[in-house]
Parts: sequence; structure tokens; C-alpha cells
Amino acid sequence: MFKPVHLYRGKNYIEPGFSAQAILLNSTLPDTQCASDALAENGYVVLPNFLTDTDAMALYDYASNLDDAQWQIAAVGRQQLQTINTHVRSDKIHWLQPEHSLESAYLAHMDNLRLRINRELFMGLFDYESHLAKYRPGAYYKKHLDAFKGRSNRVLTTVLYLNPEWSDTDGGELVIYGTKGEVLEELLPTLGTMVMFLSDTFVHEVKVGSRERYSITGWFRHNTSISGIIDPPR
Ligand SMILES: O=C(O)CCC(=O)C(=O)O
Ligand SMILES: [Fe+2]
Repeated sequence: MFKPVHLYRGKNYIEPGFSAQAILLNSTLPDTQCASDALAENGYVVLPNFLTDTDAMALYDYASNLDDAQWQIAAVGRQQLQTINTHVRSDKIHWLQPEHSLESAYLAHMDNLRLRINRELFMGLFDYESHLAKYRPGAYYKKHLDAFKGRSNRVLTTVLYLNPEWSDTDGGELVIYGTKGEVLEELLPTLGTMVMFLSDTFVHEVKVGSRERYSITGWFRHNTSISGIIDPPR
């Protein structure tokens, strides 16, 4: 298992002049070896305490204080094929941008993880895109794959959960299915827990929950760019 990771030291993240870069240089990355082994063997891995409660709470506080204007209705599909289909998913999302220090800190942290995974598993992960997601009570995301073989450059999905004191009566589980439709995992979206799985292999869904549910979903991608245009951009 990963040791708890420190994204931020002490209370630095709320100080003016906060420099994500400086703080990340002081941070310790998890020992990725066990996670890599599990990923190589099973194609997915669950990492409780991927972040410490303090670090995950900083992200939770940030997400839960974002105003409505910062959230957009999540679309299904990519590029021109994107449609708003609330029968499939009813969450709201906020794409992470490097311009914001806390978002940037998380992106930089995941980029370090990308390099570690590449070193250990030779996955050739090229970049990472990521968004916060908010599921209101009653929201869901029906069974889907994040990528279709040969039609997407999303390789490895990551979901970090940001919900303090989530109990099994709150619902909102992530269900991961095996190739025969069997349930492999039913995960509560508990604060600091990370799950990673191969994007084109595991059908999964988010069950209806009775509380507001926050997470950060992201995808490590391959570079399938042509003429310098990363394809497809989101
Ligand atoms: O929040 C989760 O547990 C999974 C979200 C998901 O499947 C997605 O955004 O593609
Ligand atoms: Fe998904």
C-alpha cells in the first residue's frame, strides 16, 4: 500500500504567495512499487490514504467552496460528439487548470506519479487531464467505459475521493465490473482514497448517493498527436 502522501506542508496552502512548486519539492511521493505490481497484475488498484486527511480536506474545502459558476454540466463523449445526456450522468465538473495554485499542486503531484509509473511499468504515459466532480444527492453516472480501444488516448483513469465521514448508508459507491459483468469492487468515496484502473478495460458506474459527493477524476494519456495537435483534446 502507498504511504500517506503530503501534497502540502503544514498550513502553507492558505498562505499568500503560496508556491505549489516549492511545496511539492518538499513532498514525499508514495512508494509506487506495490501499486505498480497490483496495476500490472489486475489492471486496477485501490489506494486508501493516497493523501493524508489534511491534504484531502484542503481539496475538499476548495471544491465545496467553488461557486456555481465554476461548475459545468458534464458531457458524454469527446469533442464534436459531446452531448449532455443526463440519463447517463448527472454530475457537474470543473476542469483543473495550472493557473490556480491548489489545482496546479495536484496536477504537478500527479505528474510526478506519472513519471514514477512510466519508470516502473513502461506505460509511456504522456500527459494528464483532470477535473473535480460534484454529485448532488440523487446524482449518478451509469455503467460506462472511459475509453474505447483505438479511439481514445485515455489509458489510465484515476479517481481521488474527497468526502469526510462517508458511511455505507450514504450510497454513491463506485462499482467496478469484470469482463464477465461480475462485480470486482464496490468502493465508498472516502476521503483520501484513490482508485486507478485501465480506462478501456473496466466498465464502472457511480451509484446514486444521498449526500453531496466530491472527487477528482483524471486520465493519464498517450500522445497520439499529429502535427503538434494533441488528439483528441478532451
Ligand atoms: O467518481 C467516480 O467514482 C467515477 C467517475 C467516473 O467514472 C468518470 O468520471 O468517468
Ligand atoms: Fe468513468
